[in-house]
Amino acid sequence: MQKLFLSYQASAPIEISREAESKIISSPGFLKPEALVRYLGKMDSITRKQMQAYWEGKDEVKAFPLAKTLTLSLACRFFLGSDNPERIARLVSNFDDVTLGMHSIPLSFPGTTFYRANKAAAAICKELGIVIREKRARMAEGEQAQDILSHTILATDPSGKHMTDAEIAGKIMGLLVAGYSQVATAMTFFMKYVGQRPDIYAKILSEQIEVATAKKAGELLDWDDIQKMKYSWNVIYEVMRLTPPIQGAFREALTDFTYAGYSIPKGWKIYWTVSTTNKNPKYFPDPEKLDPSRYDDGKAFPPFTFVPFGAGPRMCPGKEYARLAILTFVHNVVKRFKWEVVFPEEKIGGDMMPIPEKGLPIRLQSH
Ligand code: HEM
Repeated sequence: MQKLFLSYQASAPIEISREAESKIISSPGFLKPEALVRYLGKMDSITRKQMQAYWEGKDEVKAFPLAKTLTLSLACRFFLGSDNPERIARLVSNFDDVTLGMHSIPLSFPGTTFYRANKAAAAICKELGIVIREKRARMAEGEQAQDILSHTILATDPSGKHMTDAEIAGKIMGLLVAGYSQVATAMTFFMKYVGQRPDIYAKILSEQIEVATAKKAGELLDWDDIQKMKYSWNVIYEVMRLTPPIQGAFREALTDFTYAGYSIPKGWKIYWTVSTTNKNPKYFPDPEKLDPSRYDDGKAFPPFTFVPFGAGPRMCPGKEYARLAILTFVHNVVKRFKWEVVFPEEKIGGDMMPIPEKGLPIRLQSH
């Protein structure tokens, strides 16, 4: 298979690979704003509980593993309808191996990343098999379909056939992989960049305090609160522009075409990259600078120039879910703490996914 790496600006016809996950999550409208409004209070309460359990009272924490535990807990709650902490802990390490394996050379023998990923995927599918059986039993007793898993169990193909447990486990695993690590990466790099920019931290804090003071004691975040977090979201946009949680995706050329002097034959796989697209100095002057004012007053960029969530018909369907999860995290962390990054020069590893090698230790100072 031939591959070419390009920015997204290529305007040639490109075919879209079929991914069942996106159909599953879009069909019952789980990730549409109307449905997400209902999740928000629960998202806030899970985030608060995790802050109390793992962050409060500590002088130093590692942001990356804690962000992963949080995002997997949210994904398990909303996709599987499960809150079991032991199950979540077992899944975290396996998901990390799967995510690494997705971006590795597909050589499967003991010792390779791909081999570890296959073993981890089998372990996750086994665990999900138990979750599916438990869910089927509860549904048989009358539990309403409230999460993506129950809707997937009920879904049928055009001939009326239901999916097997193994098929459901495979699809839910794809969704969990898509929905968990990218959100955790964005949260982690928010901690990294903002921990080194007290000026930006001060502005976020003032926005979040304004949201918090307008609420009664103990009241959970709602949709209107999220809409007020404009500056915080602009900062997240910059964080994802500088360190994209996903580096890019493949498309397939439907016809022969020429781009920047290269001839691309029909059938070639094209890898378009988020980072080169989002650092084009034509649209992002001084592209390495973290500058949230680029998005002031809702400034929109021309199509296909700012693509942290992709673009076109295969744009990430989890964008709004990610926005809620990340802003809920920002609200909770900024309201409680000021922080310092312990190793400002910490190496960022990971070929296709940015991974802080020490887990991004940060020093916390409670307000
Ligand atoms: C900060 C968080 C996230 C980022 C930066 C991100 C980014 C992306 C990008 C760049 C793509 C490729 C889009 C394209 O090919 O044009 C994508 C696809 C996808 N994302 Fe996300 N994503 C995030 C969160 C999520 C979440 C929370 C979910 C699920 C709940 C999700 C589910 C998916 C799925 C299923 C696809 C494949 C869509 C398709 O091919 O039709 N993502 N995402």
